[in-house]
Amino acid sequence: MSYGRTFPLWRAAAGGDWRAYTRHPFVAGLADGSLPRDAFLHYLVQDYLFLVHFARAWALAVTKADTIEEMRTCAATTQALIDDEMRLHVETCAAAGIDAAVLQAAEERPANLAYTRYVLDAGHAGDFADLLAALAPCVLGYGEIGARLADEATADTYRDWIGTYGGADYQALCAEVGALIDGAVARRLGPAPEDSPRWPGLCRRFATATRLEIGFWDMGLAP
Ligand SMILES: Cc1ncc(CO)c(N)n1
Repeated sequence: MSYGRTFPLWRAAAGGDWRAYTRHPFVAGLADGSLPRDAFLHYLVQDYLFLVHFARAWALAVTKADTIEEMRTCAATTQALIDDEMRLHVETCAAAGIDAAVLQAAEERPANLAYTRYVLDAGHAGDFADLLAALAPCVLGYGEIGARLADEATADTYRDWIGTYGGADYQALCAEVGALIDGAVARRLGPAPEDSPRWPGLCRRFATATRLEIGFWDMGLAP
């Protein structure tokens, strides 16, 4: 799974942290069904709150975009988060007796707070490329995990989660975001982005967000 040409370069620059994120014990527990249900529901409530702020960050990207095409992809991603991805959270939680009001009133864990506000700040302090570098590990990491688990999962306990991220709609979104990143980086850093003085900073943003993803899974295992 590559999702464009920039993503594999950023992923490689994140080194072992990428593997620690995408092969986290929480992910292994989704794949073989061994993840305790209370940990999963706790994670899902936190992830609902995460997605609220994540959608805000994609909406910020609309305001940071330079072209109509960039705006369109960011607006479509914001909508997909709110209308498609969050459905998994709302419906799974409702089936477990956690209604929308409880979801919305839940308190954010520090690991959650740190991650979403880091992404938002990347957008506020930086430009469109900075924001995309901070958003990329979330969108594309879950795409990579979902695609792998759709192939490898040995239990169907968490099939709804795996189906959401491994499914055609989410995978198409990842391809679109990968292309958005390639275009945005070429437009702002030039035809050889790796040689731009901005490149290390973007790699750093991606790597920081990757570490925050590891922290999010860790948080998920501690209901
Ligand atoms: C923590 C986290 N990262 C990425 C995604 C994918 O959108 C998600 N739902 N939650």
